[in-house]
Amino acid sequence: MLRLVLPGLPVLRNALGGHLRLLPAVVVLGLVASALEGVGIGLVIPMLSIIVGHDDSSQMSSFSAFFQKVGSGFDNGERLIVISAIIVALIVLKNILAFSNTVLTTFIYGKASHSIRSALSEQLLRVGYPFFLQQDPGRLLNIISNESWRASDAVQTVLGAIVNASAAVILLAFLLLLSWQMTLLVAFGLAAVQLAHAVLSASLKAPSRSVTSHNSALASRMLHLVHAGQLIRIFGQEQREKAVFDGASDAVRRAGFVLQTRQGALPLLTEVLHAMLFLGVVVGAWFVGVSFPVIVAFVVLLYRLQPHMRSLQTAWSQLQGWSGSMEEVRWLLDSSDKPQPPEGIIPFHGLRQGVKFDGVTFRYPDSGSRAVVLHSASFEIRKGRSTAIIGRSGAGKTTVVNLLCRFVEPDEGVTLVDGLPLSQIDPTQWRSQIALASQELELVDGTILENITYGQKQATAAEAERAAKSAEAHEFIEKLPQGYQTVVGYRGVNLSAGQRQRIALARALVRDPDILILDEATNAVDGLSEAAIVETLRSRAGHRTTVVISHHRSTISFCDDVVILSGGRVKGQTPLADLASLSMDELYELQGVD
Ligand SMILES: Nc1ncnc2c1ncn2[C@@H]1O[C@H](COP(=O)(O)OP(=O)(O)OP(=O)(O)O)[C@@H](O)[C@H]1O
Repeated sequence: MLRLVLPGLPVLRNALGGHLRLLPAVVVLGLVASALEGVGIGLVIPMLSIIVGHDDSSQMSSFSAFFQKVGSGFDNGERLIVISAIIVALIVLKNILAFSNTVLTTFIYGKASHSIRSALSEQLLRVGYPFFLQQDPGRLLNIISNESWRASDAVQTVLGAIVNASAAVILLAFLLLLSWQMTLLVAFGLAAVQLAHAVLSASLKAPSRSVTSHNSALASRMLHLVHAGQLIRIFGQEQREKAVFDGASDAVRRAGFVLQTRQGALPLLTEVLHAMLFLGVVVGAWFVGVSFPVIVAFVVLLYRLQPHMRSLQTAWSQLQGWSGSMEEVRWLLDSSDKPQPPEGIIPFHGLRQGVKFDGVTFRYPDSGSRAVVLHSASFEIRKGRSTAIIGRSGAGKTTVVNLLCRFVEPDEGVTLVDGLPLSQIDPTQWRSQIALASQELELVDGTILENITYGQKQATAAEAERAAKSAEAHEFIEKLPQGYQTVVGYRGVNLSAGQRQRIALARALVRDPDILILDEATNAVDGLSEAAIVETLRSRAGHRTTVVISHHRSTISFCDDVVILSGGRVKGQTPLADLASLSMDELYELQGVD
C-alpha cells in the first residue's frame, strides 16, 4: 500500500539505510518541540483571562481549566509576569529542540544523498558489461547528474514531512483537549482539504515522467555536442545541431512548465481551503458558545498547525512531482533486470596450455532479429605463441576479444582455458592475467605516469619507464616539458592519436600480462615505431601469449598462428609461416574471405 502511496519508497529506504534508526529521534524531537509549543499556546488562556477579566473556568474543558489554574497563587500582575516568563522559556526550549532536529535531519539528508550517489556508482561498476551496450548513455548521465539529486531532495522532503507530521499530531492533540467539538470540525475540514490535494497531486505523476524522459533526451544531445565537435564542424552541421538541441531543450521547458504550474497551483488552492476552514472554525466556535480565551488559544493553535499541514501537502505534491526521477533512480539501482557480472570460482594463476573457442556462437544483446555475430567459431590460442585474428571489417574480431575478456558470454558453445570452461573461472583472477590495448580503451584524465600505471598501482616509475620504452613511448614522453608528469587531459586530448596508442600499449605492457591482447592497438603509430614495437612483442615469444588484431600485414608479422574470420565464421587457422609471402588481400583471397 505504502509503495503505491509514496513513489520511490524503495529508493528512500535504501538511501536512509543504517540511518533509519535515527528517525525515531527525529520524531521524538519533533513531538517534544511541538508539545512545548502547545503548552506555551495553552498558557495564553490564563493570560487572556486576566487581561479581559474573565476568570471563570466552569465552562472550559478540564484541559483548558488546567491552564487556567497556572499561577493562581499570585496576584494578577505577578501572574502575568510569571506566565509570560514561562512562555518565553518554552519558546526558547522549543527552538533549541527544533534546531537540534534541523542538525539531525541535515546530517541524515547528507548521508542519504551520499548513499544514493554511492549506490549508483557501485551499480555502474558492478553491472554486467552488456548493460552498457544496451543503454542510452544520455539516460545514464541524466540519472547520475540530474535525477539522483531529486531523489536526495526527496529524502530531505520526507525528513521534513516527519517533523511536520509530529508537530501536526501534537497540535491536533492539544486542539482536541481544548475543544473536541471544534477539533471534530477541523478534522473533517482537514480531511476534505487533504482529499482534494491528493486527487490533484496524482495528476503530477505523468508530467513528472515526461520531464524525466525529456531530460534524458537532452542529456544525450549534450553528450553528442561534447563528443562530436569535429564531426559537426567539418560537415557544417552547426545550424542543424543547434535546432535539434534547442528542440530537446524546449521540450524540457514545456514538460517542466506543465509540471511546475500544476505544482504551483496546489499550495494556492490549499491556502484558500485552509482560510475557509479557519473562518468556519471561528464562526462555529462562536455558535456553540466556546469562551473567548479558549477560542483565541484554539485559533492560535490552529494558526500554528496550518503551516505544518501545508508543508505536509507540499511535501506530498513534491514527491509526486519527483516520481519520475525516483523511478529512474530505482530502475538503475535495481539489479534484477540488469545483466549480471561474469561468474566463476575456479582460481586462475596463469595459462598452462591455451585457450580454445569450441563452437562459440554469439549475438549482441537486444539485437532482436539481428544476425548472429559469431557462428559456431572454433579455434585455438596456444600458450606462449602469438595468434593473429584477421578478417575484413565486421568479421567479428573485436567480438572475440569481448568474449576473451568476458565483457560478454557465448550464447552457445564454450571457451575453454586449459580445458576448463572460462565461465567457471574466477573473472577477477582471469582478468588480472590479461592486458588489453584497444581503440576502445581510452586514457584517463591524469598524468602520463598515472595512465601507464593505471591498474598496476604498485608499479614503480622505473617499471613504467621500461614499459614506455617497449611501447616506443619513452622518447616522446621525455621531450615533453613535464615528462611523465604531463597531464594528458580528458580522454588524452592533449596528445596525438599515435602518442595515445603508445601510452595505452605501455599501460598494457607494464602489467607484464600472461595474455596480451592488442586490438588495432598500433594502427595510428608510424611505421618505424611500429616495427620497433613488433620486435618487442616478438621477444615475448615462448613465455607469454599474445593475441593481435590488425588490418596491417606488418603488425601481425611476428605472429605464429593466424585465425581468419569471415562474416563471423572461422575460415581457417594456420601457422603464419605457411602464408608468410602473402599480402593481407592475397591471404583473404586464398581463404575465400568475402
Ligand atoms: N555493441 C554491439 N551491438 C550490436 N552489434 C554489434 C555491437 N558491436 C559489434 N556489433 C556487430 O557485430 C559484428 C562484428 O563486429 P566486430 O566489432 O566484432 O567486428 P570487427 O571484425 O572487429 O570489425 P572491425 O575490423 O571493423 O573493427 C558487426 O556486424 C557489428 O555490427
